[in-house]
Amino acid sequence: MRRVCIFGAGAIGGELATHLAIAGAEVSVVARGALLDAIRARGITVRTRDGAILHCSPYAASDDPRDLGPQDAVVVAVKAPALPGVAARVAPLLGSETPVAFVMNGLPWWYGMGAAGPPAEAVLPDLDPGGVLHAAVGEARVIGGVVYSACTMVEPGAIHSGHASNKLVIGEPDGQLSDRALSLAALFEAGAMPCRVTRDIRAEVWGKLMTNLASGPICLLSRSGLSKSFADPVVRAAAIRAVQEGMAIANAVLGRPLGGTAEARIDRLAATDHKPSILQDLEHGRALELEALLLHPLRLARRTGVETPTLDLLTALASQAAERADVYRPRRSEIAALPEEGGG
Ligand SMILES: NC(=O)C1=CN([C@@H]2O[C@H](COP(=O)(O)OP(=O)(O)OC[C@H]3O[C@@H](n4cnc5c(N)ncnc54)[C@H](OP(=O)(O)O)[C@@H]3O)[C@@H](O)[C@H]2O)C=CC1
Ligand SMILES: CC(C)(CO)C(=O)C(=O)O
Repeated sequence: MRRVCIFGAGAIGGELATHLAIAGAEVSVVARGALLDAIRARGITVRTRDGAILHCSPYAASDDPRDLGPQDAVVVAVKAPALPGVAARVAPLLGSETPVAFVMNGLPWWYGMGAAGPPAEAVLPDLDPGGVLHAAVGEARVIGGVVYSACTMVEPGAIHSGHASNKLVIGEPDGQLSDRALSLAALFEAGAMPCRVTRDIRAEVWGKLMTNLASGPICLLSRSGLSKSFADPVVRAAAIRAVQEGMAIANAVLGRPLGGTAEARIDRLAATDHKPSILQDLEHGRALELEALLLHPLRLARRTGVETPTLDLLTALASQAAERADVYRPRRSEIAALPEEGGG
Protein backbone atom coordinates (compact mmCIF):
# COMPACT_ATOMS: atom_id res chain seq x y z
CA MET A 1 0.00 0.00 0.00
CA ARG A 2 1.71 3.19 -1.20
CA ARG A 3 -0.70 5.67 -2.78
CA VAL A 4 -3.08 7.00 -0.13
CA CYS A 5 -5.49 9.90 -0.49
CA ILE A 6 -6.85 11.84 2.45
CA PHE A 7 -10.30 13.16 1.54
CA GLY A 8 -10.73 16.23 3.77
CA ALA A 9 -7.29 17.48 4.84
CA GLY A 10 -8.62 19.45 7.82
CA ALA A 11 -7.47 19.15 11.43
CA ILE A 12 -7.58 15.33 11.60
CA GLY A 13 -7.00 14.61 7.91
CA GLY A 14 -4.01 16.96 7.91
CA GLU A 15 -2.53 15.27 10.96
CA LEU A 16 -3.03 11.82 9.42
CA ALA A 17 -1.41 13.03 6.19
CA THR A 18 1.76 14.02 8.04
CA HIS A 19 2.02 10.54 9.59
CA LEU A 20 1.53 8.86 6.23
CA ALA A 21 4.23 11.13 4.79
CA ILE A 22 6.63 10.08 7.58
CA ALA A 23 5.92 6.47 6.59
CA GLY A 24 7.00 7.28 3.04
CA ALA A 25 3.54 6.95 1.49
CA GLU A 26 2.65 8.86 -1.66
CA VAL A 27 0.05 11.06 0.02
CA SER A 28 -2.52 13.02 -1.95
CA VAL A 29 -5.13 15.24 -0.39
CA VAL A 30 -8.56 16.51 -1.37
CA ALA A 31 -8.93 19.99 0.08
CA ARG A 32 -10.54 23.21 -1.05
CA GLY A 33 -10.48 27.00 -0.86
CA ALA A 34 -7.87 28.81 1.25
CA LEU A 35 -6.75 25.52 2.80
CA LEU A 36 -5.96 24.06 -0.62
CA ASP A 37 -3.99 27.20 -1.55
CA ALA A 38 -2.01 27.00 1.71
CA ILE A 39 -1.28 23.28 1.29
CA ARG A 40 -0.06 23.84 -2.25
CA ALA A 41 2.14 26.73 -1.10
CA ARG A 42 3.52 25.41 2.20
CA GLY A 43 2.30 21.85 2.77
CA ILE A 44 0.77 20.75 6.07
CA THR A 45 2.48 21.32 9.41
CA VAL A 46 1.49 19.81 12.75
CA ARG A 47 2.81 21.04 16.10
CA THR A 48 2.39 18.28 18.65
CA ARG A 49 1.62 18.70 22.34
CA ASP A 50 5.30 18.18 23.21
CA GLY A 51 6.44 20.75 20.65
CA ALA A 52 7.57 18.43 17.84
CA ILE A 53 6.91 19.63 14.29
CA LEU A 54 5.64 17.19 11.67
CA HIS A 55 5.38 18.15 8.01
CA CYS A 56 3.80 16.81 4.85
CA SER A 57 4.27 18.13 1.34
CA PRO A 58 1.58 16.13 -0.42
CA TYR A 59 2.43 14.38 -3.65
CA ALA A 60 -0.69 16.06 -5.02
CA ALA A 61 -3.43 18.31 -3.66
CA SER A 62 -6.65 19.24 -5.43
CA ASP A 63 -10.31 20.00 -4.91
CA ASP A 64 -11.04 17.73 -7.85
CA PRO A 65 -10.39 14.02 -7.23
CA ARG A 66 -10.06 13.52 -11.00
CA ASP A 67 -6.63 15.21 -10.68
CA LEU A 68 -5.47 12.55 -8.20
CA GLY A 69 -6.65 9.32 -9.80
CA PRO A 70 -7.10 5.80 -8.38
CA GLN A 71 -5.49 5.16 -4.99
CA ASP A 72 -4.36 2.12 -2.99
CA ALA A 73 -6.49 3.45 -0.11
CA VAL A 74 -8.65 6.49 0.65
CA VAL A 75 -9.04 7.91 4.16
CA VAL A 76 -12.12 10.09 4.61
CA ALA A 77 -11.81 12.63 7.45
CA VAL A 78 -14.58 15.14 6.83
CA LYS A 79 -17.34 16.28 9.15
CA ALA A 80 -20.47 14.14 8.86
CA PRO A 81 -22.59 16.79 7.08
CA ALA A 82 -19.97 16.83 4.28
CA LEU A 83 -20.38 13.10 3.50
CA PRO A 84 -22.89 13.54 0.65
CA GLY A 85 -20.26 15.74 -1.04
CA VAL A 86 -17.71 12.94 -0.63
CA ALA A 87 -20.18 10.48 -2.15
CA ALA A 88 -20.65 12.76 -5.13
CA ARG A 89 -16.92 13.14 -5.83
CA VAL A 90 -15.06 10.06 -4.61
CA ALA A 91 -15.33 7.87 -7.74
CA PRO A 92 -12.08 8.94 -9.49
CA LEU A 93 -10.06 7.86 -6.42
CA LEU A 94 -11.39 4.31 -6.52
CA GLY A 95 -9.63 1.48 -8.32
CA SER A 96 -11.25 -1.94 -8.40
CA GLU A 97 -9.85 -2.86 -4.96
CA THR A 98 -9.46 0.52 -3.22
CA PRO A 99 -10.65 0.42 0.40
CA VAL A 100 -12.14 3.58 1.90
CA ALA A 101 -11.51 4.14 5.61
CA PHE A 102 -13.90 6.54 7.37
CA VAL A 103 -12.04 8.14 10.30
CA MET A 104 -14.73 10.21 11.93
CA ASN A 105 -16.64 10.72 15.16
CA GLY A 106 -20.22 9.65 15.78
CA LEU A 107 -22.45 6.78 14.67
CA PRO A 108 -21.16 6.06 11.18
CA TRP A 109 -23.22 5.67 8.02
CA TRP A 110 -21.87 2.12 7.57
CA TYR A 111 -22.97 0.95 11.06
CA GLY A 112 -25.50 -1.63 9.79
CA MET A 113 -23.18 -3.25 7.26
CA GLY A 114 -21.45 -6.60 7.10
CA ALA A 115 -22.39 -10.23 7.58
CA ALA A 116 -21.54 -9.90 11.28
CA GLY A 117 -23.42 -6.62 11.49
CA PRO A 118 -25.57 -5.61 14.44
CA PRO A 119 -29.10 -6.92 15.00
CA ALA A 120 -31.77 -5.10 13.00
CA GLU A 121 -33.12 -3.25 16.04
CA ALA A 122 -29.71 -1.61 16.52
CA VAL A 123 -29.65 -0.19 12.99
CA LEU A 124 -31.21 3.15 12.15
CA PRO A 125 -32.75 3.63 8.72
CA ASP A 126 -31.46 7.13 8.14
CA LEU A 127 -27.68 6.95 8.69
CA ASP A 128 -27.11 7.37 4.96
CA PRO A 129 -29.99 9.53 3.69
CA GLY A 130 -30.83 8.61 0.12
CA GLY A 131 -28.30 5.75 0.22
CA VAL A 132 -25.75 7.97 -1.53
CA LEU A 133 -22.72 6.54 0.31
CA HIS A 134 -23.86 2.97 -0.27
CA ALA A 135 -24.15 3.75 -3.96
CA ALA A 136 -20.85 5.64 -4.28
CA VAL A 137 -18.61 3.60 -1.97
CA GLY A 138 -20.46 0.33 -1.42
CA GLU A 139 -20.15 -2.19 1.37
CA ALA A 140 -17.10 -4.01 0.09
CA ARG A 141 -14.74 -1.03 0.33
CA VAL A 142 -15.58 0.26 3.80
CA ILE A 143 -13.15 0.21 6.71
CA GLY A 144 -14.35 1.82 9.94
CA GLY A 145 -12.09 4.14 11.88
CA VAL A 146 -11.92 5.88 15.24
CA VAL A 147 -9.29 8.47 16.07
CA TYR A 148 -8.12 9.53 19.52
CA SER A 149 -6.61 12.91 18.87
CA ALA A 150 -7.35 16.56 19.65
CA CYS A 151 -6.56 18.83 16.73
CA THR A 152 -7.20 22.43 15.82
CA MET A 153 -6.39 24.08 12.51
CA VAL A 154 -4.89 27.34 13.78
CA GLU A 155 -4.39 28.72 10.28
CA PRO A 156 -4.82 27.09 6.88
CA GLY A 157 -2.42 24.14 6.75
CA ALA A 158 -1.13 24.66 10.32
CA ILE A 159 -2.48 22.24 12.92
CA HIS A 160 -2.05 22.10 16.66
CA SER A 161 -2.37 18.59 18.07
CA GLY A 162 -3.11 18.59 21.80
CA HIS A 163 -3.72 14.96 22.75
CA ALA A 164 -1.33 13.23 25.15
CA SER A 165 -1.40 9.89 23.32
CA ASN A 166 -2.80 9.89 19.80
CA LYS A 167 -4.02 6.65 18.38
CA LEU A 168 -6.09 5.28 15.56
CA VAL A 169 -8.24 2.15 15.65
CA ILE A 170 -9.57 0.71 12.40
CA GLY A 171 -11.67 -2.34 11.65
CA GLU A 172 -13.70 -4.09 9.02
CA PRO A 173 -17.49 -3.91 9.55
CA ASP A 174 -17.55 -7.74 9.29
CA GLY A 175 -14.87 -8.12 11.98
CA GLN A 176 -12.22 -9.72 9.72
CA LEU A 177 -8.54 -8.88 10.30
CA SER A 178 -8.15 -8.23 6.58
CA ASP A 179 -4.83 -7.76 4.80
CA ARG A 180 -5.92 -4.32 3.63
CA ALA A 181 -6.75 -3.12 7.16
CA LEU A 182 -3.49 -4.58 8.49
CA SER A 183 -1.53 -2.89 5.66
CA LEU A 184 -3.12 0.48 6.33
CA ALA A 185 -2.47 0.13 10.07
CA ALA A 186 1.15 -0.83 9.37
CA LEU A 187 1.56 2.30 7.25
CA PHE A 188 0.28 4.55 10.06
CA GLU A 189 2.46 2.71 12.59
CA ALA A 190 5.48 3.26 10.33
CA GLY A 191 4.57 6.94 10.38
CA ALA A 192 4.56 7.09 14.20
CA MET A 193 0.75 7.08 14.52
CA PRO A 194 -0.16 4.13 16.76
CA CYS A 195 -2.81 2.17 14.88
CA ARG A 196 -4.54 -1.05 15.84
CA VAL A 197 -6.91 -3.25 13.84
CA THR A 198 -9.89 -4.41 15.87
CA ARG A 199 -12.40 -7.20 15.25
CA ASP A 200 -15.03 -5.07 17.03
CA ILE A 201 -15.04 -1.64 15.43
CA ARG A 202 -18.60 -0.91 16.60
CA ALA A 203 -17.60 -1.17 20.27
CA GLU A 204 -14.73 1.21 19.51
CA VAL A 205 -17.15 3.64 17.85
CA TRP A 206 -19.36 3.59 20.95
CA GLY A 207 -16.37 3.95 23.27
CA LYS A 208 -15.19 7.08 21.47
CA LEU A 209 -18.73 8.40 21.23
CA MET A 210 -18.90 8.54 25.02
CA THR A 211 -16.36 11.36 25.01
CA ASN A 212 -18.23 13.30 22.33
CA LEU A 213 -21.67 12.86 23.91
CA ALA A 214 -20.53 14.70 27.00
CA SER A 215 -17.91 17.09 25.73
CA GLY A 216 -19.67 18.20 22.55
CA PRO A 217 -22.88 19.78 23.85
CA ILE A 218 -21.32 20.96 27.13
CA CYS A 219 -18.48 22.84 25.47
CA LEU A 220 -20.87 24.10 22.80
CA LEU A 221 -22.92 25.68 25.58
CA SER A 222 -20.02 26.89 27.74
CA ARG A 223 -18.08 28.05 24.65
CA SER A 224 -14.96 26.85 26.47
CA GLY A 225 -12.46 24.06 26.05
CA LEU A 226 -12.52 20.76 27.94
CA SER A 227 -10.42 21.55 31.00
CA LYS A 228 -12.16 24.87 31.67
CA SER A 229 -15.67 23.45 31.23
CA PHE A 230 -15.09 20.39 33.42
CA ALA A 231 -13.31 22.36 36.17
CA ASP A 232 -16.77 23.40 37.42
CA PRO A 233 -17.97 20.55 39.68
CA VAL A 234 -21.59 21.02 38.60
CA VAL A 235 -20.62 20.69 34.96
CA ARG A 236 -18.35 17.73 35.68
CA ALA A 237 -21.22 15.99 37.48
CA ALA A 238 -23.59 16.61 34.54
CA ALA A 239 -20.93 15.33 32.13
CA ILE A 240 -20.57 12.16 34.17
CA ARG A 241 -24.34 11.64 34.12
CA ALA A 242 -24.37 12.20 30.36
CA VAL A 243 -21.65 9.57 29.86
CA GLN A 244 -23.44 7.14 32.18
CA GLU A 245 -26.55 7.53 30.02
CA GLY A 246 -24.44 7.10 26.89
CA MET A 247 -22.89 3.94 28.31
CA ALA A 248 -26.38 2.60 29.05
CA ILE A 249 -27.35 3.17 25.40
CA ALA A 250 -24.14 1.51 24.20
CA ASN A 251 -24.65 -1.46 26.50
CA ALA A 252 -28.25 -1.91 25.32
CA VAL A 253 -27.29 -1.65 21.65
CA LEU A 254 -24.13 -3.77 21.80
CA GLY A 255 -25.63 -6.28 24.24
CA ARG A 256 -22.54 -6.19 26.46
CA PRO A 257 -20.92 -3.62 28.75
CA LEU A 258 -18.56 -1.04 27.31
CA GLY A 259 -16.17 -1.17 30.23
CA GLY A 260 -14.48 1.66 32.13
CA THR A 261 -16.22 4.33 34.16
CA ALA A 262 -17.82 7.61 33.19
CA GLU A 263 -15.68 9.41 35.79
CA ALA A 264 -12.43 8.16 34.27
CA ARG A 265 -13.57 9.13 30.78
CA ILE A 266 -14.38 12.70 31.90
CA ASP A 267 -11.14 13.02 33.88
CA ARG A 268 -9.10 11.99 30.83
CA LEU A 269 -10.88 14.62 28.75
CA ALA A 270 -10.46 17.28 31.43
CA ALA A 271 -6.68 16.91 31.15
CA THR A 272 -6.60 18.88 27.89
CA ASP A 273 -7.70 22.42 27.10
CA HIS A 274 -8.74 21.38 23.57
CA LYS A 275 -11.93 22.91 22.17
CA PRO A 276 -13.99 19.97 20.84
CA SER A 277 -14.25 20.06 17.08
CA ILE A 278 -18.01 20.68 17.29
CA LEU A 279 -17.32 23.93 19.18
CA GLN A 280 -14.69 24.84 16.58
CA ASP A 281 -17.40 24.31 13.96
CA LEU A 282 -19.84 26.59 15.78
CA GLU A 283 -17.20 29.30 16.07
CA HIS A 284 -16.42 29.07 12.35
CA GLY A 285 -20.05 28.90 11.22
CA ARG A 286 -19.68 25.35 9.87
CA ALA A 287 -22.41 22.67 9.86
CA LEU A 288 -22.44 20.67 13.09
CA GLU A 289 -22.28 16.90 13.52
CA LEU A 290 -25.31 16.88 15.83
CA GLU A 291 -27.04 13.99 14.08
CA ALA A 292 -24.06 11.61 14.15
CA LEU A 293 -22.88 12.56 17.66
CA LEU A 294 -26.14 13.01 19.53
CA LEU A 295 -29.43 12.51 17.69
CA HIS A 296 -28.71 9.06 16.25
CA PRO A 297 -27.58 7.72 19.66
CA LEU A 298 -30.71 9.22 21.24
CA ARG A 299 -32.90 7.53 18.63
CA LEU A 300 -31.32 4.24 19.68
CA ALA A 301 -31.98 5.12 23.33
CA ARG A 302 -35.68 5.52 22.48
CA ARG A 303 -35.71 2.18 20.68
CA THR A 304 -34.02 0.34 23.50
CA GLY A 305 -35.98 2.05 26.28
CA VAL A 306 -32.95 3.69 27.89
CA GLU A 307 -33.74 6.89 29.83
CA THR A 308 -31.51 9.82 28.88
CA PRO A 309 -32.73 12.97 30.68
CA THR A 310 -29.32 14.67 30.86
CA LEU A 311 -28.45 13.94 27.25
CA ASP A 312 -31.92 15.05 26.15
CA LEU A 313 -31.51 18.42 27.84
CA LEU A 314 -27.94 18.94 26.62
CA THR A 315 -28.91 17.96 23.09
CA ALA A 316 -32.00 20.16 23.01
CA LEU A 317 -29.99 23.18 24.23
CA ALA A 318 -27.10 22.46 21.88
CA SER A 319 -29.55 22.17 18.97
CA GLN A 320 -31.12 25.50 19.89
CA ALA A 321 -27.71 27.17 20.16
CA ALA A 322 -26.71 25.73 16.80
CA GLU A 323 -29.96 26.73 15.17
CA ARG A 324 -29.56 30.29 16.44
CA ALA A 325 -26.06 30.39 15.01
CA ASP A 326 -27.50 29.07 11.72
CA VAL A 327 -25.16 26.06 11.69
CA TYR A 328 -27.77 23.37 12.13
CA ARG A 329 -31.29 22.82 10.93
CA PRO A 330 -32.96 20.07 12.93
CA ARG A 331 -34.79 17.56 10.81
CA ARG A 332 -37.28 17.66 13.68
CA SER A 333 -37.10 20.56 15.99
CA GLU A 334 -37.55 18.82 19.34
CA ILE A 335 -35.82 15.99 21.07
CA ALA A 336 -39.37 14.99 22.04
CA ALA A 337 -39.99 14.05 18.41
CA LEU A 338 -37.20 11.50 18.37
CA PRO A 339 -39.36 8.38 18.72
CA GLU A 340 -40.80 9.14 15.30
CA GLU A 341 -37.45 8.51 13.66
CA GLY A 342 -36.69 8.58 10.00
CA GLY A 343 -38.92 11.41 8.87
CA GLY A 344 -38.52 15.08 8.18
N1 LIG B 1 -10.58 17.91 15.48
C1 LIG B 1 -10.46 16.96 16.42
O1 LIG B 1 -9.75 17.12 17.43
C2 LIG B 1 -11.14 15.65 16.26
C3 LIG B 1 -12.06 15.41 15.24
N2 LIG B 1 -12.59 14.16 15.10
C4 LIG B 1 -13.53 13.87 14.01
O2 LIG B 1 -12.79 13.78 12.78
C5 LIG B 1 -13.63 14.18 11.67
C6 LIG B 1 -12.92 15.33 10.95
O3 LIG B 1 -12.86 16.42 11.87
P1 LIG B 1 -11.88 17.65 11.69
O4 LIG B 1 -10.63 17.25 11.04
O5 LIG B 1 -11.83 18.34 13.00
O6 LIG B 1 -12.73 18.53 10.66
P2 LIG B 1 -12.24 19.77 9.78
O7 LIG B 1 -13.43 20.59 9.50
O8 LIG B 1 -11.04 20.40 10.40
O9 LIG B 1 -11.74 19.06 8.46
C7 LIG B 1 -12.59 18.55 7.48
C8 LIG B 1 -12.05 19.07 6.17
O10 LIG B 1 -12.71 18.41 5.10
C9 LIG B 1 -12.92 19.39 4.10
N3 LIG B 1 -13.93 18.95 3.15
C10 LIG B 1 -15.19 18.55 3.40
N4 LIG B 1 -15.80 18.23 2.25
C11 LIG B 1 -14.91 18.46 1.26
C12 LIG B 1 -14.97 18.34 -0.15
N5 LIG B 1 -16.07 17.91 -0.80
N6 LIG B 1 -13.88 18.67 -0.88
C13 LIG B 1 -12.77 19.12 -0.26
N7 LIG B 1 -12.64 19.25 1.09
C14 LIG B 1 -13.72 18.92 1.82
C15 LIG B 1 -13.33 20.61 4.88
O11 LIG B 1 -13.31 21.75 4.08
P3 LIG B 1 -14.27 23.00 4.44
O12 LIG B 1 -13.78 23.54 5.76
O13 LIG B 1 -14.07 23.90 3.26
O14 LIG B 1 -15.66 22.45 4.56
C16 LIG B 1 -12.27 20.57 5.98
O15 LIG B 1 -11.07 21.16 5.55
C17 LIG B 1 -14.97 14.59 12.30
O16 LIG B 1 -15.87 13.49 12.27
C18 LIG B 1 -14.61 14.92 13.76
O17 LIG B 1 -15.68 14.78 14.66
C19 LIG B 1 -12.20 13.11 15.88
C20 LIG B 1 -11.32 13.31 16.90
C21 LIG B 1 -10.79 14.60 17.23
C1 LIG C 1 -13.09 16.35 22.12
C2 LIG C 1 -12.45 15.24 21.35
C3 LIG C 1 -10.97 15.38 21.25
C4 LIG C 1 -12.70 14.00 22.17
O1 LIG C 1 -13.99 13.94 22.55
C5 LIG C 1 -13.03 15.09 19.98
O2 LIG C 1 -13.30 14.00 19.53
C6 LIG C 1 -13.32 16.28 19.16
O3 LIG C 1 -12.69 17.34 19.31
O4 LIG C 1 -14.20 16.15 18.28
